[in-house]
Amino acid sequence: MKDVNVGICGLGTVGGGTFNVLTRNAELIAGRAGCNIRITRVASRRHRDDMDLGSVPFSTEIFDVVNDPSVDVVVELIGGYETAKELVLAAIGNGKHVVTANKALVAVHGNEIFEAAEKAGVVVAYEAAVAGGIPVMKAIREGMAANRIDWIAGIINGTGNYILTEMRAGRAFADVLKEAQDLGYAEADPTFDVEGIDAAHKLTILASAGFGVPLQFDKAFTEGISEVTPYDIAHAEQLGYRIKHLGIARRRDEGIELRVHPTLVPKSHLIAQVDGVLNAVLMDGDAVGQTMYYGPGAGAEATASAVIADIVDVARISASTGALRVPYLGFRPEAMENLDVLSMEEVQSAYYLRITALDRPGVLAKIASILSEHGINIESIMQKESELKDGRIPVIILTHTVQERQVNRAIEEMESLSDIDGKVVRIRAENFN
Ligand SMILES: NC(=O)C1=CN([C@@H]2O[C@H](COP(=O)(O)OP(=O)(O)OC[C@H]3O[C@@H](n4cnc5c(N)ncnc54)[C@H](O)[C@@H]3O)[C@@H](O)[C@H]2O)C=CC1
Ligand SMILES: N[C@@H](CC=O)C(=O)O
Ligand code: NA
Repeated sequence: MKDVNVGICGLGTVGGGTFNVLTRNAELIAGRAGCNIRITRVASRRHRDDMDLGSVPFSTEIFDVVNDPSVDVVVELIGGYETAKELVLAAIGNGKHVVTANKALVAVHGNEIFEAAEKAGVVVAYEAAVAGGIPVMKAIREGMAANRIDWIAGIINGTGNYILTEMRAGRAFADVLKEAQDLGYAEADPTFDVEGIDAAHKLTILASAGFGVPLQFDKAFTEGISEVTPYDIAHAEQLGYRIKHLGIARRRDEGIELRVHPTLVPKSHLIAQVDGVLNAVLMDGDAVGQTMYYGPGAGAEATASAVIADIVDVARISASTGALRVPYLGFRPEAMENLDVLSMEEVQSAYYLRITALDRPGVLAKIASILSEHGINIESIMQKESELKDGRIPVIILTHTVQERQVNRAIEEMESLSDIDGKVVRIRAENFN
């Protein structure tokens, strides 16, 4: 059996998991790949005392891996934008295949990297970059090839979902974030997780592969979970909804919606049951209907599972013809469309609104009249008499689906009323129709 030599750059959570699983399951993996996958180099800033690398040479210089002529596949697991880009382009320049788990890299520099790889006749594989261990890129690029995909919605950040799940059980945001960091789920800079940047990276990639549009991370709307309060989590539950942090991409005639934000989802929907570090991606294809992909979105060996699946794909190619099997974003470059990303004002959604009203006669009527003037139908309304405090009373409204522009104008008007105190809290809601 032929040998395919792999060099790992970055021996952190995912690098360590990849080394361990590749070593532990070497024989089984070789049986599937049809070649021996050998780790012949590892480079990372620091040696890990908790790992035994056996006879595999270790260095602190990642470019040693890229410049080693015996390495066939460079596995980029350092994270970040610029050095990772330099490393991957250098590997491509040296005729090596690349496997990466780096969604920031793919979402921001993917168009350039894929073009370089295409020219060089090598493969850049990135299954682990989206929804960790779930083989969702394989599903979307290969399994969904027959379909026009109309929308994709997913819980695509494990850390954020872990935090929201534990907050529902009464735990404090900061404690849970610390735990997610200790478990190796969070990004090096955890604001990427809590402010939705990481989810926006992944959504950008999913939308491109789903709709056949170039990667355009800079146009994604990004709102994280840092403003979600236990109060709104509890009240959404009372309305029959759960707050999840979703990435939503929808193809419309006018363009595409590309947005990441906390979202109310019906408690009865499967996606509402996805808790902890688990991720789920739901997509709607015109032929198959709705399908959902579920599993661990982060963690050492769960992510390594996706990294190694890519190594196996690439090794099969490396060991035989060198032909590229699947286009990078599922579509041939000449078949990609330049659909515009719509502004948030043009997005269509339902809304949960929490208004702090002064306890005066006629306030509810004024709120209802503003909503009606802006063409917003109310699905349900709750006035929390039991929470009347200092003459203020919370009013919680769930609307039907409307254009975000209408809701923005209605909120502006409500906030200008002397009967309304402070800002109106707004969380988008989805029923997946
Ligand atoms: N942790 C997880 O569950 C998941 C992580 N990812 C992605 O995988 C990649 C790696 O993530 P983790 O393993 O969690 O990060 P990590 O921080 O645990 O590991 C990165 C390793 O690379 C090394 N490194 C970084 N820059 C370097 C440089 N210039 N030279 C030498 N060594 C360098 C660091 O010292 C560290 O050991 C990131 O792109 C991340 O977004 C993707 C899916 C899940
Ligand atoms: N920090 C990310 C890791 C996987 O992509 C997450 O929490 O989902
Ligand atoms: Na994946």
